[in-house]
Parts: sequence; structure tokens; C-alpha cells
Amino acid sequence: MYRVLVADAINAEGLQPLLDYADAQVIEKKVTDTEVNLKEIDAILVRSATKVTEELLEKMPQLKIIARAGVGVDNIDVNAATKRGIIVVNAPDGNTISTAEHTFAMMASLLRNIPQAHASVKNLEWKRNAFVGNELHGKALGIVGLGRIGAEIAKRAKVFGMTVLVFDPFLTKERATSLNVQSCTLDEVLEQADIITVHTPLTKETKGLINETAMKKTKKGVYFLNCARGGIIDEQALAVYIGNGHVAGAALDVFEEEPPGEHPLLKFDNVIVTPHLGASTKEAQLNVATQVAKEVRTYFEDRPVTNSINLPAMSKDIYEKIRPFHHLSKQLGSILSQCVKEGIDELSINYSGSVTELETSYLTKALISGFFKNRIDVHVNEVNALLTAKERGITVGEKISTNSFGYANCITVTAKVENRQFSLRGTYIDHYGPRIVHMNDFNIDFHPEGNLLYIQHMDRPGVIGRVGKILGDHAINIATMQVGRKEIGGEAIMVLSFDKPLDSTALQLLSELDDIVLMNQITL
Ligand SMILES: NC(=O)C1=CN([C@@H]2O[C@H](COP(=O)(O)OP(=O)(O)OC[C@H]3O[C@@H](n4cnc5c(N)ncnc54)[C@H](O)[C@@H]3O)[C@@H](O)[C@H]2O)C=CC1
Ligand SMILES: O=C(O)C(=O)COP(=O)(O)O
Repeated sequence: MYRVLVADAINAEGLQPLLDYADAQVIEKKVTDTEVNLKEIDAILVRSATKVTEELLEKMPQLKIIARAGVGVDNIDVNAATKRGIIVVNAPDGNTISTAEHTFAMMASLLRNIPQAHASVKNLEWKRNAFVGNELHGKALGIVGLGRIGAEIAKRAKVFGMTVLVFDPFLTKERATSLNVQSCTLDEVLEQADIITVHTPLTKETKGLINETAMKKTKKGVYFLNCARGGIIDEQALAVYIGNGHVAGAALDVFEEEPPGEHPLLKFDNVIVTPHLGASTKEAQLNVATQVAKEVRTYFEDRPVTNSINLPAMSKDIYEKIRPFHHLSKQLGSILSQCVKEGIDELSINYSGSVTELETSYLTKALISGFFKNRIDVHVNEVNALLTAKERGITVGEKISTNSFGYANCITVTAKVENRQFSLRGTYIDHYGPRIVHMNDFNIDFHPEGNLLYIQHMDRPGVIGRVGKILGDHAINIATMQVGRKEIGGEAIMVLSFDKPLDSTALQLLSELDDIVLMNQITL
């Protein structure tokens, strides 16, 4: 039974995919609630209120997936989650329209003094001259960050007869042309725009992007909007520039600290505010809740999630194609780990044939996770595989080659240790399954499943017989046996499979046999 903690106010109807799932128990409580046993939680659903810090993650050893019912993941320590192999997903487009509409409503309100006029009339006043505003029509709107929300705002601004100037370092010419916006530098936006609105995520690069130096470059009478994240526009600088009359007004939905408390910006009449309401519509909340509930359920059902922040995205079709190779990669990693017991310096993975058409980086991560399974205490999966290898000083190399050794597809992995290397090659044959076809320079052919014994020995008469006798004496039934050699009388290998693992006495006797060079029991 999976335990899912819904830690923030998430639309109840949207949670239905999880409530309907027999293998999940949904607990709607805050992380600080003493009734919640954080140690048992497998999945957590949050909005922006709950801060998923490294400290919180330490208290949740079972946690497998963090789902953000919204866009911004700045309240989640994604690096700490990744290190622990915890998948982070969000709902990237469920609240785009709501946030764009809210920003537009704020912009119109700001230029027409609607909140101030509303309060005045409610106060039984009728001051028509006090609230003379400005038209949006004909104004230059500067958009910083032309992603999903920025683009929806640009479309609306065009309909209102505004010129749209955009600063987004990742904006392509094609996208700028198709949205009919002018691609600019940040300075051009600052110098030319009448109204500036920010729509980037909050990152190290965007924190304080609009600071005092930036504000100095703006036109006198400029308006600012922040419906993205507190801190992208430096609050102190804004207060100074509103205070000295350079900035005509600001509309803020978000703050560096939420709620902002006694904030200097709240004292200005020309600063209008909402309590982080961008995504707060029935439609958006239903969208984002449904999206993340489905994602978490998908994850529990062992299918690929779509909107992960720390895993490559994969459609259902692609996943079906990659699935057999994913399994083969894990098995290759696991066999390698059981055959090379010492610490390794390098893992090189070579893909050839049809498998190269797939997302091989995902297979590399699967192979590494198979390698670390049962080797280290940390739970390693595709999320933290590369990071774990790096932390342990293992260099990982991935190559694509044209030689597939006569097979339709091939994955070859070589582990380099100080003075030796060990390689393995696997293939997936349709309607037949995964096969290991090459092991440490020997051709072989076996199914990588169950209890196996790998023996490297001298190719001399009687070796196979002596191995058989020891196993027979211990009443051990050999299920399958494959042999391979390079030349007569040289070294050879055998791979045997059994119904159950060998006991230590049989293993000891086998290892003492003359002519046996290397022996490894493999459990898959
Ligand atoms: N007020 C609210 O309730 C809501 C706020 N948001 C905030 O809005 C942000 C944007 O959301 P979306 O448009 O959905 O995200 P998005 O990922 O589609 O767009 C972000 C854009 O910012 C651009 N960008 C990144 N770094 C930049 C930089 N240094 N300078 C200029 N542009 C940069 C990216 O290229 C991208 O085009 C979210 O990260 C979130 O923090 C989102 C939803 C609701
Ligand atoms: O989706 C986002 O990034 C938002 O800021 C919305 O936040 P919320 O879920 O309303 O707390």
C-alpha cells in the first residue's frame, strides 16, 4: 500500500485518480501535523506553501516521488531529491491561462486604478478626477521570460494594440516571428518598455534580475508587474524607485516572503497586490490536481511519468519500445557488478543497431542503477544514477557504434578496474527475450534471469565433469548450461543456471577445483 501525503490545499476532484487507486492511501494533512508518520510516506503532493527542504527529505526515507500541483518548483530542493533518487514532477501547463489572465487583469487594474477607485466608492466617495488612468493601447509591453505564460500574455497584448518587446535568452527567431513579438536584449526592454512584466522561474540567474541597476535604465513612469516569483524584481529597489516617483506603479501577486507581513511596498497607493492568486481558479486547480494525481498513479503503476523535472520525458509509445532494453540494461549492470566485486574506475557503454534510435541515456542510467543495486546502501535509480557514479569516482562513457556483431541490436558494457577489465554484451531478440551473447571476450548465449554461476576455466578434458560431480553430490540440479571458448586448450567459460542459489559449501568446493580461474555466483 502506497501512502500519499497531500500537504497543501489541492482540488479534491482532481485527486480522484489516486482516491480510486486501490493500492494507495491518501492522507490530507500538513507535513507539520504530528499525526503524520513522515517515515511511511511514498509520495507527497504540494503547491507553493510547503517547502520541501533537504531537512524534510531526511525525515522521509520512503519518499519516491514529489508532485508539485503547479509550475514553480523553487519551493522544492530538487538537487537533494535527485541525490536520493526521488522523482520530482510538476503540472507545467495546467495553470498557464489562469496566470496569464490574472497578470492581464492586474495590468488593466494597475493602469486604470481599479482597486483604489473600488475602495474609494465603497468608502462612499465619488472622486472621478483622482483616478484618471492610462490606456494599454499603444503602449510597449516588455515581457521578461516568454515561456507558456509569457506567450499567452503576448497574444493578449497584441489584441489590445500593444507592442511586445521580449527578453528571453532561449527565445528562437521562429517563435518570436510566430508570436509577432520583438526579440530584445534585457537593456532594450528596460529602456523602451512602458510596462514590464516578468515570467521566468526563480533561479540563481533570475533572482534580482530586475535590480536597482536595471531600474535606473527604465523610462520614468514605467510600470512593473510580478506574477511569477517574489525576488525576480528586487523588492527593496522597487520600493526605492516607487518612493522617488520614477516607477509609476506596480502590481504584485508574489513576494519574497509569503505572506509578506508589514512590507514597505504595501504602504504605496500605487502598488496593487494579490495573495499569490495567479493559479487560483477552479479550472487551473482542477487541471493541476488531476495532472499530478495521474502522474503519481502512473509512477506507482510502474509506467513512465510525463512531466518530470529530473528524468527525461517519455511518451507511452516510446516507453513500450524502450522497456525490453531497459530491463536488459539493468540486468547487464547487475551481472557486471556481481562479476567485478572490486571498485571500478570506468564504465563504458556502447550501443549499436536498432537500440540507438531510443533514448540511450535512459538505458545508461538503468544500467548504472542495476550495477549499484545490492552494492551500496543508497537506493539508486534513473534519477540519481549518474550523480551516484560521479560521487563514487566512476567515469561513465556512452558511445554509439555501427558494429552490432550480426545482431539487430547490442548493448556492450565494459568495466575498467586498475589492472583488468570485464565486458559483457547483451541483445534483445523479439519474441525470444534478452540474451547475454558475449562475456569477457568469450561468445556465449544465455538468458539473464534467476540463479546463475559464471565460471572461467582452462579448456581441458574433465573440467565440466568435475563441476557436474560436485553439483550432483550436493543434489543440485543444473537447469541450463552454456559453454564458450576462444581456442582449443586455452581459457573457456561456462554459465550454469539453477533453480535455487548454490550454498557456500558447494561454492567453496567448486572454487578449489584445478583449472578454474574465476568463478562468480550471479543472482538476478
Ligand atoms: N503567480 C502564480 O500563481 C504563478 C506563477 N508562476 C510562475 O511563473 C513562472 C513561469 O511559468 P511558465 O511560463 O509556465 O514557465 P516556462 O518554463 O514555460 O517559461 C519560463 C520562461 O522563462 C525563460 N527564462 C529562463 N531564464 C531566464 C532568464 N534568465 N531571463 C529571461 N528569461 C528566462 C525561459 O526561457 C522560459 O521561456 C513559473 O516558473 C512560476 O514561478 C506559474 C504559475 C502560477
Ligand atoms: O504554479 C505555480 O508556480 C504557482 O506559483 C502557483 O502556486 P500555488 O499552487 O497557487 O501555490
